[in-house]
Amino acid sequence: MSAPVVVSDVTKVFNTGRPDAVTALSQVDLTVAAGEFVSLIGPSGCGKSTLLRLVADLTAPTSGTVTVDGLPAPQARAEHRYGIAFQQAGLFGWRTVRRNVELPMQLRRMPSADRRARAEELLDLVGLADFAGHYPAQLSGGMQQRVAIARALAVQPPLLLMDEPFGALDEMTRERLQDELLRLCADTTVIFVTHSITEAVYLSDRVVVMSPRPGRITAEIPVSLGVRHEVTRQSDTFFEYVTKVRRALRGAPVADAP
Ligand SMILES: Nc1ncnc2c1ncn2[C@@H]1O[C@H](COP(=O)(O)OP(=O)(O)OP(=O)(O)O)[C@@H](O)[C@H]1O
Repeated sequence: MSAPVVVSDVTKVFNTGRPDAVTALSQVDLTVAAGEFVSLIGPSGCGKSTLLRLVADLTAPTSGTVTVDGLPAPQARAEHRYGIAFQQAGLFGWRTVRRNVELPMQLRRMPSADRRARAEELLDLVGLADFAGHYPAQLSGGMQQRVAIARALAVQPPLLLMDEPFGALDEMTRERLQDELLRLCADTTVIFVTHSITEAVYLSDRVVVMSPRPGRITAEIPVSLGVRHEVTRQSDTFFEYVTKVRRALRGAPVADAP
């Protein structure tokens, strides 16, 4: 099950009417199809996180609308249609790693034996099986991020929102988790914020390029690389897409797909 997202003519102004007002997003339209994997990429401050937070209903648009699975974002949020993994891991310090991963399952009233088994499976997947009984403060930043990823995947949400979830990871772990993410999210709608061009190309069905002040979408690059595996990262077509995204980030017009 996956949920489409429609962002329609959205403008977001912070501190409206004050001298420090910031137009973070201006007239943004973005449609993400059910099951599509879309990455947002752009220079720091272009509004990627703001766009993701609007979809997550963590902030409201100044004008325009956001729907998830046809529902206004606040209603979709109330119905727990999201899985969220943001850059700051957002773990609960008083809960063990396992109990953090179990939380979304608990909210859905999953029986405790099932949620414990699922949490262990996910912690194994992110390489933290031995840390289930630890508290977040006892883990490194990258380990905390992996717990947040396991938690986001716990209930196979129809929509997964990820804001630089792999930012603090070493390259090998990062590549392994990219592959796992694709495997686990084959049928999930994903909106993924990253600063890495190669990561965006490897993961996405479409890369959305943004420009700053005010944040706008300046290019959308569909990526067709088929099923990803190790050789994909070394293929000529992969590098052609990387070049294309890099050019779009520099403001060059986007030509047809390679
Ligand atoms: N709560 C807030 N109050 C005021 N301004 C904000 C707030 N959140 C974001 N902004 C401003 O909105 C703009 C977009 O910020 P946002 O965090 O969305 O950018 P970003 O593209 O995600 O950046 P980065 O890549 O550095 O994470 C920035 O100019 C930022 O200063």
